[in-house]
Amino acid sequence: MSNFKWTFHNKGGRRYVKTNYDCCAADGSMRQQWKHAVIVVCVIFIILNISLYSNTIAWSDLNMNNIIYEDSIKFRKLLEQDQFSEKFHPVGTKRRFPQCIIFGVRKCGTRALLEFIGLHPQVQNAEHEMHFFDEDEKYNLGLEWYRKQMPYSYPEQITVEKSPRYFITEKVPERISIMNSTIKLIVVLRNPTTRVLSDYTQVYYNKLAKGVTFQKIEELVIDPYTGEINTDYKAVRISIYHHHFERWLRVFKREQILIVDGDNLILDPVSEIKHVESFLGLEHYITQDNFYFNKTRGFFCKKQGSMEKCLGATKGRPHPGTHPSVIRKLNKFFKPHNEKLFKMINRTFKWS
Ligand SMILES: Nc1ncnc2c1ncn2[C@@H]1O[C@H](COP(=O)(O)OS(=O)(=O)O)[C@@H](OP(=O)(O)O)[C@H]1O
Repeated sequence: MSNFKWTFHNKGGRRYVKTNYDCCAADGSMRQQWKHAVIVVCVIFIILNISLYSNTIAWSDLNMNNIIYEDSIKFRKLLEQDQFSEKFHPVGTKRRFPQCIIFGVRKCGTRALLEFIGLHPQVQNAEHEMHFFDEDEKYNLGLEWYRKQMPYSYPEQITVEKSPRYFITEKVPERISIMNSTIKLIVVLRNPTTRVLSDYTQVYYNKLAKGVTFQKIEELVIDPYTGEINTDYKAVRISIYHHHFERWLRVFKREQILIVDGDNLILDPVSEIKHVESFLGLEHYITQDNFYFNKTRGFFCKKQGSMEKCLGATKGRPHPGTHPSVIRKLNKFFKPHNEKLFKMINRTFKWS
């Protein structure tokens, strides 16, 4: 280094700076140092790239659950960017097909169930409803596409996805069975009359947000000509549970399907979650400490360490007032259908 010199000289009226770098080759020491530095930088660069591409960088401080439930919007966005998450995910995790699907029923508490079971460290939830088996455009993308929509999970974890419309869509049981005929399935059922009111409420608020006036529930539920229940109203048809359930039992064994009591899930989430843990073969982990009752919302919300989270504002909205005679008619209408379901599933509910 001591041989290194700066020299200034003029050429054509301009000042130039020159070093005696070349002359250092005379003893070779300077060039050797540069060479070593370049080689070291190249080696580090290559190792770094190999590590990134083979996902061997240990993000040991990033616990998988923290990533999924991390409330930081910035980080969530990064995770959602396929490119990013394909390269950066915790060591030993992969995207796997769901081993459990919550297949319905709409407005029976499917989101609450998914969020609550997701508190278990051995469960990874698909954040969004996939609608893979009920939407032909998605189904035609193939099973590999579906797998790639799943969250990263460790080998001992169970991936769960929920799409309530699976329950009522004809082709779905068969399609799921083609993927995995021994898959575990969960369905949440709620008093069918309450479900109709909840279904109506959802559409009512959607229309309200768009500034569209919506028919009164009585006008939809009651056939104006006969005065009887209008079975053309979709919300009513969905609540005739045995019609849909029958299709599932044609494809899957009864033992493969766990029925969660959606009414009890509201009142006592821990007891319902315990059934789910047993069904999935998981240790009992979720306790009363994972919940607190939010008086403003009128529902239980989840708690994990310092994180407290209620379901979104679209869950648990007050239902528009309905004339008691309509409720009575709905209860009467569903009674024989409920009886058929109870026989079919070998279980009863106090629904009317
Ligand atoms: N803990 C908690 N917090 C809020 N809401 C709860 C909870 N547990 C169950 N529920 C009930 O879930 C109902 C919505 O059901 P889904 O999640 O299946 O609806 S959806 O089909 O996904 O739109 C929703 O129905 P509505 O009350 O009619 O909004 C709730 O009653």
